[in-house]
Amino acid sequence: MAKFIGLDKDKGHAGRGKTGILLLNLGTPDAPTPAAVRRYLAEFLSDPRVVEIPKALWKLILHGIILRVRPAKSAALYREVWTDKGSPLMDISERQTQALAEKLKAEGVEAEVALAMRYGNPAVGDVLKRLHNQGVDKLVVLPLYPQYAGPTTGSAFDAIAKELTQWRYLPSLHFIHTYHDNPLFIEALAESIEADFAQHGKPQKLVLSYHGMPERNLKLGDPYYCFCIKTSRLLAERLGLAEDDVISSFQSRFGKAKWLGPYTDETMMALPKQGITDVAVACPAFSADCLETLEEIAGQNREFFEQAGGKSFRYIAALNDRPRHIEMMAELVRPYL
Ligand SMILES: C=CC1=C(C)c2cc3[nH]c(cc4nc(cc5[nH]c(cc1n2)c(C)c5CCC(=O)O)C(CCC(=O)O)=C4C)c(C)c3C=C
Ligand SMILES: [Fe+2]
Ligand SMILES: [Fe+2]
Repeated sequence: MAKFIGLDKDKGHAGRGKTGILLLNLGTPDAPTPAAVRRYLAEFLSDPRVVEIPKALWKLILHGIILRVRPAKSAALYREVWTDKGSPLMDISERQTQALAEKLKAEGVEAEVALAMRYGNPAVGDVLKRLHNQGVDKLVVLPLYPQYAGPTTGSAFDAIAKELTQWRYLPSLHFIHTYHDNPLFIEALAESIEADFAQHGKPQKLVLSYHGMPERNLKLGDPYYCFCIKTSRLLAERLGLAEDDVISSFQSRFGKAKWLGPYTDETMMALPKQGITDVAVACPAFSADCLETLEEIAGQNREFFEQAGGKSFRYIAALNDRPRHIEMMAELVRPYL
C-alpha cells in the first residue's frame, strides 16, 4: 500500500479546485447512555491538549477511576437535555452548517460546507477525506470556539494535522484561530442580550459565564483567559453597560486543580447574599447550546441561585443558528474564498 493518500488515479485533476469550509466543534456522545458517554469521554480525556498531566499517571486515573464512575453520572445529565433530535450540540451544529451553506449559496459563493466533530462523529479524518473526494483543493477551517484555547482550538488543529500528514496532495489551508473580538461576533451577542433585556427588563447583573480551564494553562501561556475578558469588555461597551453591571465567571470545573475564577457556581450562591436577586446569564464561549449551558447553567446554576435567595434567573441562549451568527461565520471565511 502507498504511504500517502493521493489523487484518484481514474479522475486525475478533473472536477477539482473546489473550496471547502469545515466547521468544527467539540463533539458529543452518540447516545445518552453510559456506554456511549464512556466512548466519548475516553477519546476526549485521552487528548494531551485537554489533560496535561504525565501520560502514564493519567492513564491509570482515567481508566482506573474516571471512566468507571463518570459515564453513568454524565449519561444521566445528558438524558436531561437530549431531545427527539438527539444531542443539542449535534442538532444545532447541523443547523448551523446548513444555514451557512444556504447563505453562501444565496450570495453566489460555490463552496462545500461541512461539519466535523473533534471527538466522536462525524470524525475529522472522515470528513476531510470526503471533501478531498469531492474535489476540494482549498480548505478553510473554522473551529466554532470564539476564544482560542489550547484544549479546544489547538486540539482541533492537531486533528486536522494528524489526518493531513497522511496525504500526498495537500489542500491550501486556512485555519481561523480565534474570533473573540470580531465586531460581528460582539454584535451578535449584543443583539441576543438586548432582545432579552427588551422582553424582561435590564437585570441587576449580567453574568457572562465562560467554560473554565486549569489556571496553570494561563500561566503556561494560553491566551484563553485574556480573550474571554476582552469579549466581556467589548460586549459591555457595545451594550453601554458599566463595568460594575457585568460579571465574568468560569464554569465546568473538572478535577481537583485550581481553575480559572471566579467560579460560576460560587458566584451564583454568593450574589443573593449581596442583594443581587435578578440576573441574566449568557455563555459567550459556547457557539451552540450543549450540556454545559442547558444543564449546568440553565439547570444547576439556576437552582444554586434560587436556593441562595435569588428571585429571577434568565439564561440567554447561545448564538446557535441566529441569522447574525451565521452572517458572522460567512464574514470570517469570506477573505479566504
Ligand atoms: C478536562 C478538562 C477540560 C477542559 C480543559 C475543557 C475545556 C473546554 N471545553 C469547552 C467546551 C465544551 N466542553 C464540553 C463538555 C466537557 N468538557 C469537559 C472537560 C474539559 N473541557 C468534560 C469532561 C466534558 C463532558 C461533559 C461531562 O462529562 O461533564 C462541552 C459540551 C459537550 C456536549 O456534549 O454537550 C463543550 C461545548 C471549551 C470551550 C473549553 C475551553 C477552555
Ligand atoms: Fe469542556
Ligand atoms: Fe459540566
